[in-house]
Amino acid sequence: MKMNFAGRELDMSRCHVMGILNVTPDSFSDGGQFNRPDAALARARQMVADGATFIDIGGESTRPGATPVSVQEELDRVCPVVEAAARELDAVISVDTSAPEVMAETAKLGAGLINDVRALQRDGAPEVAAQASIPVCIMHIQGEPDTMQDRPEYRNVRREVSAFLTERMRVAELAGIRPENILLDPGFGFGKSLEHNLQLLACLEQMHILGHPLLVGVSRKSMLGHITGRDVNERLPASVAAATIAAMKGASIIRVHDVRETVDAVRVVAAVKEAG
Ligand SMILES: Nc1nc2ncc(COP(=O)(O)OP(=O)(O)O)nc2c(=O)[nH]1
Repeated sequence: MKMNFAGRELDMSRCHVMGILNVTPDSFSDGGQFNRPDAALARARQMVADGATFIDIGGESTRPGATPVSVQEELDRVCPVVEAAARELDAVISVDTSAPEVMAETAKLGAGLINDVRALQRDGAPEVAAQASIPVCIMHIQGEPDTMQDRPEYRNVRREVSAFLTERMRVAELAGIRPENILLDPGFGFGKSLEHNLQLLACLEQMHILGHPLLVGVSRKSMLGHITGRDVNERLPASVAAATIAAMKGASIIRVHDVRETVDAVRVVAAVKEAG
């Protein structure tokens, strides 16, 4: 299955690595490291050199308890980096935002993917994303980042996540977003307990029934800390293990902080699948 990201056509039957570039002061694992444009661009260059096909630029931390960011602040953070990265890098520039104004502006600056952890739920977001005419990743979230981890509950997490994504796809298509421009993401850690996250990863291959490429983001997340007891910056082995599982279960994009290691794991999975 091919997808066109602002002129760059990619085979989504392959697994691609998305490098995380948080231009924020407070992201849960790398906040403050890349929130100057020169440092951000250097990091993006390195991730592309390490094999990333996508660079996901975000100006707002979505971890529980993060300080909300004004639209203007988000624009000030991401636009210079998106513009420079889109101009210089041989990669698809994705923008991690829920703000329609940021979607519109960054699409004009060359972004090739809108990555919205709030599944286009902000007023105007579906229409603006349709107007941008670039693919959109619609992610499941239960509640809002500030309170989503207080007491997440599901009767059947896979069924309820699938139903939410199906409803958000309906809204997206009604707004004019073409079905071939939609990617889906179960939203690991966004209103889920450890058990919920594990069930979603265990049954990830069943989500292909929704008919769209899957994006998976588990890198360095607390689910891995709960399993291993490792601190946030000691979770590389666990992150690579989880990325490998997602790749084996058919994820099309894996969103990670540690690109080089994940690219190697994805290459091994691809080689084994090829031989099978
Ligand atoms: N599609 C998608 N986007 C995401 N954006 C942010 C985070 C949270 O991780 P990170 O960006 O490292 O942290 P923060 O939100 O604190 O910046 N996770 C996802 C995810 O799982 N899927």
